[in-house]
Amino acid sequence: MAASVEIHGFFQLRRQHPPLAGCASRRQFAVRASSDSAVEAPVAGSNGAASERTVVRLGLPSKGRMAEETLNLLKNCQLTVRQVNPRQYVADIPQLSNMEVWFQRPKDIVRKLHAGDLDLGIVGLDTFSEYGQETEDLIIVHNELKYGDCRLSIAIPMYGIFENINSLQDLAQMPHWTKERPLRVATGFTYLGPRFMKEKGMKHVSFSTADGALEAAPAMGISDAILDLVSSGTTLRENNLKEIEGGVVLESQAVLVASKKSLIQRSGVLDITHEILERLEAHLRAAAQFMVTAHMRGSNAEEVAEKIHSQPSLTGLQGPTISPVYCKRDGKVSVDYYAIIICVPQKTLYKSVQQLRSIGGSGVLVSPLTYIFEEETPRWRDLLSELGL
Ligand SMILES: Nc1ncnc2c1ncn2[C@@H]1O[C@H](COP(=O)(O)OP(=O)(O)OP(=O)(O)O)[C@@H](O)[C@H]1O
Ligand SMILES: O=P(O)(O)OC[C@H]1O[C@H](OP(=O)(O)OP(=O)(O)O)[C@H](O)[C@@H]1O
Ligand SMILES: [Mg+2]
Repeated sequence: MAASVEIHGFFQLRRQHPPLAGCASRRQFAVRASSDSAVEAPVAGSNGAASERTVVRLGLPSKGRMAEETLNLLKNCQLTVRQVNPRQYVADIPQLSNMEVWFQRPKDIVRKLHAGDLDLGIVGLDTFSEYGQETEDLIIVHNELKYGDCRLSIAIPMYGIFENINSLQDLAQMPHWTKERPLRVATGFTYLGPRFMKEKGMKHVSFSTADGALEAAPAMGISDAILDLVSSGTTLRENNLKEIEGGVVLESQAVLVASKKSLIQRSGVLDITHEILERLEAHLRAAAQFMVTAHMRGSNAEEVAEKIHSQPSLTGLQGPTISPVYCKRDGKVSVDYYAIIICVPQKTLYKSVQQLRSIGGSGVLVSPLTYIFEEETPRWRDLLSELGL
């Protein structure tokens, strides 16, 4: 039988920050009063005017958990967003002329890219996938900006009929769900949710939409399960909910996205995208590496290179740079030591230092790296080929 996946009536759940007096935690939704913090962004333009526009537009999250980290990332790429007044929706980046920054809600960034009112944007992959709905025109330019990590995941109560249910398969096989009484899932992801359930062959599922504080829905009897973003899992735990095996719909993090039409047709968009991409790649690559310098004894540079290459954690990005150290002894200049420079992943720093010592390295200096520029960024090549350029 075909899966019956339906979107049912609407309900709105609202919550407020910070918690009310007497609330154990801001993540427990059952004891909250209602409020709403949604800010409607102004309409940035219209489709009709889009073709006349000559300035390039980048959409950034106006509020919420991604706003600050997005500005920090750009700052670390030497792209400072200059906002005259924090309540203004438009700003600029002095290093990128002919570009405006528009602060918008993440979902509006995706919608406005689609409408042609923005050319580029930074949002979570979850928002892009939900509101972009696999639109042909929208494209991911950088797929891992290394923040905003979370997953879109199904969660069910830990108690009652779900006590021994631990996987999507268990959930599907429960005899409770029928055409008349489907599994009710509350979610803000009403495109990705039904699509996932259909793909998994889940029968008898219905969806209802909600806007925040989803975790309260099962306890209120409004839904059986929820589909929401999870990061640390604290909100789920504090509301007696659990994730299930096979229930992750999407792994998400911040991404740089663009409209293909803008990239191809609007003058200046491709050049600005190239520059932003280069800066992002150079910074993100560097952020994961340390530069290590050390001294090593040896009779020639090749011998030192052999020793370094014999160690798995010392190969660096392209192999070591080795320079002779000229020492003066008894009035004579000679080379007994070599200075070596390598880049090592931050994760394996200590292992690398141990390996350096084991082959006679001394005076090990470790410094952070700011940028690593490659000859050409692989993502730029991928972008051009996807655009057919
Ligand atoms: N718990 C989390 N941990 C890490 N990243 C998260 C988490 N929740 C959301 N995100 C990421 O941050 C993005 C923005 O989330 P945020 O809650 O700020 O906005 P929103 O809920 O989409 O906005 P709005 O409530 O105005 O519609 C999400 O699309 C997701 O990519
Ligand atoms: O697994 P955790 O680390 O506990 O995070 C999960 C929570 O984070 C998100 O909400 P957010 O705090 O962004 O609030 P919102 O619903 O107002 O967007 C998400 O909707 C969950 O409720
Ligand atoms: Mg949120």
